[in-house]
Amino acid sequence: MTTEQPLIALDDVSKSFTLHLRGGLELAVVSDVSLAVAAGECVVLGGPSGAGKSSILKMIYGNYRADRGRILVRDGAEVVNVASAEPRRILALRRDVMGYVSQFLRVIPRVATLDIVANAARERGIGQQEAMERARRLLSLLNVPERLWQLPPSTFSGGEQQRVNIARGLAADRPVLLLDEPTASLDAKNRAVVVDLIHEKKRAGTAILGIFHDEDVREAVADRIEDVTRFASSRAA
Ligand SMILES: Nc1ncnc2c1ncn2[C@@H]1O[C@H](COP(=O)(O)OP(=O)(O)OP(=O)(O)O)[C@@H](O)[C@H]1O
Repeated sequence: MTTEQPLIALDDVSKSFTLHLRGGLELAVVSDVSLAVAAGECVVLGGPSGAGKSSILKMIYGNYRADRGRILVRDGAEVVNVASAEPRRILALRRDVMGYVSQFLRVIPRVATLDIVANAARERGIGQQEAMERARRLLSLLNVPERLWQLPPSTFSGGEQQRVNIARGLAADRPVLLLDEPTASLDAKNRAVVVDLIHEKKRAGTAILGIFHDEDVREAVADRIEDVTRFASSRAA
């Protein structure tokens, strides 16, 4: 598996923001980011707040546009450069290849929790029965009380919503997983569950790139920590 090409490869990627409300002021964030993540590997982005960790994940997912460089994501036999791909190609990558889990749950109102998680599995072609089984397993592992499963999560506590969000993000089997602080407001017990689930994904060959503020989680899941400060832009803002 290690001889294969990586599933994610960034090659000299740079990003700055132009602040139009501040007279076009340019805020340089990261320069020449080069890193790669192989199948079955979990690479963690480290560095202080504001270093550009989330911006890197958002560029890979196609939410932010890279100014320079290549963002290569492998889709089967094809390698797609997200930095220059058409929006339609990026949407197909999100459907088939890349999952993204942030710390916030955004869902369609009035859909029951169990269906939200099962529907996420169904998006990847998993049958209804198996999707429901996966949803039940993940929600119980993540200690979401069964009495809540038929309710929409809008009134759930912050931690409960985050656990539903993780269950939804992990329900499908996409080969690439981008995790943006998914454990931010979880207690130690649930953080440990997420660590186990990340190990399960790694064993299944998923390439994971993540940001974790909790040191215990970072240490438990990381094969490598990439300190983003080494990509700090030298240009002054
Ligand atoms: N959409 C945006 N418009 C303007 N500036 C932005 C935007 N997104 C991020 N930034 C700026 O880019 C810099 C890097 O932000 P980013 O969220 O990537 O950092 P981070 O390392 O993930 O921080 P944290 O650990 O606090 O989440 C910050 O100075 C931030 O203000």
